[in-house]
Amino acid sequence: MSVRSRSNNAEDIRVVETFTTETFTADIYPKREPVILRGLDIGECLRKWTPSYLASDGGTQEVKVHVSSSTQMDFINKNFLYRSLPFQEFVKRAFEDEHADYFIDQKEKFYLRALGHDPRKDVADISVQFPELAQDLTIPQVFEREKFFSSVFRIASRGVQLWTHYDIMDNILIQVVGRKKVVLFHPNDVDYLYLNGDKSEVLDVDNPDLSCYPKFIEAKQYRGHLEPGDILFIPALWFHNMTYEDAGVAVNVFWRHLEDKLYDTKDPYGNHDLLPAQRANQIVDRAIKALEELPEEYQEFYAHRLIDRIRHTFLAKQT
Ligand SMILES: O=C(O)CCC(=O)C(=O)O
Ligand SMILES: [Fe+2]
Repeated sequence: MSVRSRSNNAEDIRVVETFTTETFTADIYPKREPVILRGLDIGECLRKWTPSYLASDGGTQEVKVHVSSSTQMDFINKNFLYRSLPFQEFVKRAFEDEHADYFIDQKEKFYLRALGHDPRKDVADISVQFPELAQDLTIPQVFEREKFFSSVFRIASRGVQLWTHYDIMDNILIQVVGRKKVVLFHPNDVDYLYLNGDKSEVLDVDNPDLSCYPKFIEAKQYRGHLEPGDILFIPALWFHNMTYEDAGVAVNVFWRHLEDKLYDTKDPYGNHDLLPAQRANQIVDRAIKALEELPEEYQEFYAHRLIDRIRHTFLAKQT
């Protein structure tokens, strides 16, 4: 197993400026690595989506947003509140650095991940929830239409850093307003990321606390900057961490690239593990219960043997 040193532990995400659907399908997509697609036509939104236009065209519907006094929102320790605001009021606040009306303090930060009308059942789809604004956005055809799953508005205040997480679907993140710093990690670096569910405990990827997270240094960072108009292809399972260098607006589009039967149908966010992975997890729960019936020295012995079987079957390629 190669242990990576700090010096070769970061790489720039490839930027592709001469995009055609054919090259995407033939050369880019099969590699399953992130790329930044630059210079594509994403529609009128690039010119039109000023805060005041968004506020007037996005309407008065209520949106549920994250509010925090910290730029580094922490999903595990929940250092934010959920609050509802009319969309136009939310946009106004997301684009100002100091607020006259506030929930926590004058400099609080906002983050919106748009939801479906009924968040328990409906997926987010900007053409349904924000039909006027959706007309301004052209989603590049990098996947077959029937594979479409959801399109999600992402709007945040300047400085917000979104926790590192993975999603289970292929995804394009279309950056419309503001610049964004993106740091991605390969799925096979999962052991270095200190996961809690689908999220990493390491919030500050630039200055990680290595006394708590010593293995984080082994995780290779794929780094990039998105400008308005850029599209980041995030293959399923690639971890991503986003920092809003400016107040920003993006739309990401998830699609199902695998057989339908693998996906959990009760998953409006599109982030439940694939059904066989869920089943495997439940079986591990049962295996742990079974091992607990043994005396301690046997528990440890059989734990090693089970881990070894799994390692041999699936991880032999990496060692
Ligand atoms: O840019 C963001 O706010 C987060 C994007 C994200 O997590 C995604 O596209 O899956
Ligand atoms: Fe994501």
